[in-house]
Amino acid sequence: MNATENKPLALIKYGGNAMLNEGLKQAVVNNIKQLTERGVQTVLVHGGGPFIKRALDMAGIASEFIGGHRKTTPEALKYIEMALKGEVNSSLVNLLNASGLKAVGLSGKDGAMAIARKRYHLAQENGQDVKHDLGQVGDVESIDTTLPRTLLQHGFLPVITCIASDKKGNDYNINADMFAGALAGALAADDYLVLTDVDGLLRDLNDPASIIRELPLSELPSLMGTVIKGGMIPKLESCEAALRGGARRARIVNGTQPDTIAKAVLSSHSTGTEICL
Ligand SMILES: Nc1ncnc2c1ncn2[C@@H]1O[C@H](COP(=O)(O)OP(=O)(O)O)[C@@H](O)[C@H]1O
Ligand SMILES: CC(=O)N[C@@H](CCC(=O)OP(=O)(O)O)C(=O)O
Repeated sequence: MNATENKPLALIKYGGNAMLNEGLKQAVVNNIKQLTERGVQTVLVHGGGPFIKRALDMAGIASEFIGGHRKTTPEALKYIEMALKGEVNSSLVNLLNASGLKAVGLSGKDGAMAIARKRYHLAQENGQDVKHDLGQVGDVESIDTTLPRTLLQHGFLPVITCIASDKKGNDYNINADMFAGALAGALAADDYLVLTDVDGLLRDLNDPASIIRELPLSELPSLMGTVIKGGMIPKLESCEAALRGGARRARIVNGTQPDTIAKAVLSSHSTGTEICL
C-alpha cells in the first residue's frame, strides 16, 4: 500500500502510438475509470511521439533520434510542448472528464513537480568515447510529489506530460517512459504499468510465445542491446528507475488490449512482463 493514503496507487504510462486509434483511446479511458471507481488512485503519464512528429513536420523541422531520444533544438521544443500540452494532454483530459472523472492536465513544470537536467548521449564509436549533445533533452533529476498527491487526495486524476525545467527555468523534453518511471518511484506506486504495442518483452520479436514473464533486474544488463532493443530500452530503464525509486511492482503490458489494464491492477492478473528487484 502507498504510504500516505490507504488507497493503492497506480501509475500508467500511455504512449503516443496507442493513441492514434480513437476506440483504443476510449477503452484506455474506460479502464482508468474502472480503476478509480474501485478505489485505486490513478496517475496517467503520457508521451505523444506521432503528434510531435506531425507538429515538427508542419513547422518544417526535421526529427533525429539518438539513442532513443529526439534531438531537440530550442525552436523544436516550442512545437513539442504545444503538441504534448496543447493537443495530447488536452484531448486526454477531455475524454477522461467526459467519462465522469476529474482530470487535471499538467507537465513536470507544474508545482515544480519534476526538476530536469540536461542529458548527453554517451556512445562508443571506433573505440572512442563520444558525447553527443542532444540539445534540450533532459533527464529527471528530482521529483516533488506534493502536487500530484494533493490532487489525488481531493479526488482529481493527474494527467502529466513529460516536459520539465531545470532550476534556472530552462525547459527540457524528457522521454515519456523515463519521466513516468521516475514519477512512479517517487510516488512509491503500488503498480507501475508501461503500455506498449506488444505483449511484453519477447526473447524473439517474431515469436509472441517467447514472452519473458518475469525479469529480475540482475538479468537486465545481459539482455540490453541483444534482446532489449529500440523502444524497449527506455521502457526497461524506466521500470528499473521505478523499482529502485520505491515502486512496488513494474510491468510492461499490451496497451492495444486495454482491458488488461484494470484486470492487471485489480486482480493481480498475470500479464505482460513483470520486472522484479
Ligand atoms: N525484446 C523485445 N520485445 C518486445 N519488443 C521489442 C523488443 N525489442 C525491441 N522491441 C520493440 O519495441 C517496440 C515498443 O517500443 P515503442 O515503439 O517505443 O513503443 P510505444 O510507442 O508503445 O512507446 C515494440 O513494438 C518492438 O518493436
Ligand atoms: C527526448 C524524447 O525523445 N522525448 C520524447 C517525448 C515524447 C514521448 O516519449 O512519447 P511516446 O511515449 O509516445 O514515445 C519525444 O520527443 O518523442
